[in-house]
Formats: sequence, structure tokens, C-alpha cells
Amino acid sequence: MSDDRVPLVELTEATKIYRGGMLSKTSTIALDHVSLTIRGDTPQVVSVVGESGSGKSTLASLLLGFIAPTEGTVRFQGRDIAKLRGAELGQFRREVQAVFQDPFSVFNPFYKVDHVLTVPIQKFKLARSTAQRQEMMITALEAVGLRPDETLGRYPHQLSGGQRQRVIVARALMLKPKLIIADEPVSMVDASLRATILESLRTVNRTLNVPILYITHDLGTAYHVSDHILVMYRGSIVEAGAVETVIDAPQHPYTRLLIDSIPWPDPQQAWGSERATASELEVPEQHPGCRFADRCPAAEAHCLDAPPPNYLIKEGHVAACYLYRDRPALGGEAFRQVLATESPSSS
Ligand SMILES: Nc1ncnc2c1ncn2[C@@H]1O[C@H](COP(=O)(O)OP(=O)(O)OP(=O)(O)O)[C@@H](O)[C@H]1O
Repeated sequence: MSDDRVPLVELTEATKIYRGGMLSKTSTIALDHVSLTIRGDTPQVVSVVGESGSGKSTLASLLLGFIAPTEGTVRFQGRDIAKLRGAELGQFRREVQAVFQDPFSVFNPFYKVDHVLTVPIQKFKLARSTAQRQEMMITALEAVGLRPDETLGRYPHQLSGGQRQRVIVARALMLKPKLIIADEPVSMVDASLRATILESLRTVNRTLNVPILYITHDLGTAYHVSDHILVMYRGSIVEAGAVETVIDAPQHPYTRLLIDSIPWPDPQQAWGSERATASELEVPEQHPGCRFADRCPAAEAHCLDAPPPNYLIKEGHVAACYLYRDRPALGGEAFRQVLATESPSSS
């Protein structure tokens, strides 16, 4: 039995360092002491946004248990996922479902699309009869807005990219997951199909109360589908809060840069490549302070001394920037609690 008081997911000071190979001495800090809570009792869509290389996919891989943190822990329903084995690991694999960027890679071109649905039904022994199996597939396909008679019995190439991706959402749905991690799920499909896929994820979130972590570099779609947003920059969460608050009143200079660089209202615009006009400050290549200092128009000498803590801008909204040093600084646990607060738009 799950206990609603135990957070669904708890990331505590998670750091991931990728070491270089045999011939390389370099290492990359892909995630730097990230703390995060996702609650199961108030299911939300939480977007993780940031430019390429900011650590979004590393965060997804940690939460899916594909990689282990170099430091810190990732807990699912109170259990350290690095220690799950046997039946517990199997249950975790069923309860945390992934929807990835490229739906085509999940399909075997020689099998009808039914195959991606029947395999998990058999693997997790979800149906007792062929009729029940068929009914499960039909219900799941309908839940994501697909017509079963136009989907089942076809080969992958006979479906559009958007339909294929919705089959993957249907598959995730059949397993009755407790969390869906969608890593760039619409970046490889036509703009015209993106809305339907995101809509199907939103329907799953709303009707089945499944929290969704939506990873994207596209601020436009994040704005439309999510309740909360986490903005990442070089391995750290630099701003977090309810999506309307963060987008309408961004506080961190990096978030402002990103929002200013989008030619709204085009939601397909990739973002993050623009450079801010940095301050006059001389920023050495190595320093222990804010990682955004070299691009930040507001950087001052003290920004280089130590990484900025998370300052509470207002209830449910935090930014890691010394511009707000007169506000309360939150430790890891308090920061996690802020992120776990119910958003006004969820009910
Ligand atoms: N397996 C790996 N080995 C070494 N370095 C890696 C590995 N995976 C990711 N990195 C590095 O870690 C950093 C974060 O990468 P990550 O893929 O998590 O970022 P991202 O925000 O998802 O980027 P994108 O939007 O381009 O997918 C990058 O500097 C990347 O080069």
C-alpha cells in the first residue's frame, strides 16, 4: 500500500558526474546537488526546461533508475531506487513509465503496432484472457484519442509520428503508472501533431491522476501543459514555481533571457541559444560562484564567491540568484517543500 504522506519521488542533493573515458581526464558535472520532490497525491505536470546540456535528460535517467547518482539519493515512495532488486525493481519499472523523443525506435517495423501493447500485458500479467487483453488495449487507445479500429492491425509505418507517439502514451497508461517521465516527447513530430500528443498526456494526468515530468527545451509547450516549471542551467535548478508565475514574472536573469529570446507566441521556437549582454565583470574561467555569472547582465563580484542559495521570492516561487539576497534563503529540504506545494491550477 502506498502512503500519501511519503512523497512519490524525492531527489536529495543528487549529483551526477560523468567521468571521461580511458583517454580523457575530463569530467562533466551534469547535475549539481539537485533536490526535488514530486507528490503523488496532487498530481501535476511539472516541466523541466533549460538549454541543451543543462542536465534535463540526466535528471530523467536518474529518476528512471537508468543511471545512479554520483552523490545523493533518488527515492521512489520512500525507497532508494539504487537498492531495488527483484520483484521490487519489477514493480518500479512498471510504476514509472517513460515516453521518449523518438517513438519510431520503440516499434519493431516487422510487427504490427499491437505488439508494443501486448508485450507489457504479457510481461506484467495484466490480462487473464485474450478478450480482456483486447479490451485493455482498446480502452488505452481511446483514452489517448486514437481510434482502435484505425490503429490495431497496422504496421508502425502506416501510422503518423503523432499516432505512434500516442500509442506509446497508451502503453504507458495500460500499466497504470504512478509517474510518467516524458523526455522531449514531441520534439520529433510535426508541429501540427504536438498539441494532440501533449493533450493526451494532459488527459492521462487529469483523468488518471498520474503526475508527469515533462522534459523539454521548448518553453511554449511547457507553458501550455504544465502546472509547475523548473528552469535548469548547467546542472542546477535556478528558478522554480507555478508556471504562470515563473513565465509571467521571471526572476532569475537566465529565465528572463530565455523568455525574452522567444518570439512569442511561436511555441515551436527552440530557445536558449541567445546570449545575454554580460556585465562588465571580469569572470575567470574557474570560480566557485554562480555558473551563470559569465553570461549574466546583473553579475557582481560577490556572485563569484559561492553558488547562490535558493531565495524565496514568494510562496511557491524560488530563484537561485543574489539579486534576492534580502529574501529568506532556503536549504535543500525547505526548497523541496516549496516545489511540493499544490499549484493553484490543480484541483
Ligand atoms: N553519457 C555521458 N557521458 C559523458 N557526458 C555526458 C553523458 N551524458 C550527458 N553528458 C553531459 O552531461 C551534460 C548534461 O547532459 P544532458 O543530456 O543531461 O543535458 P540536456 O539538458 O538533456 O541536453 P539536451 O537538451 O541537449 O538533450 C552535458 O554537458 C552532456 O554533454
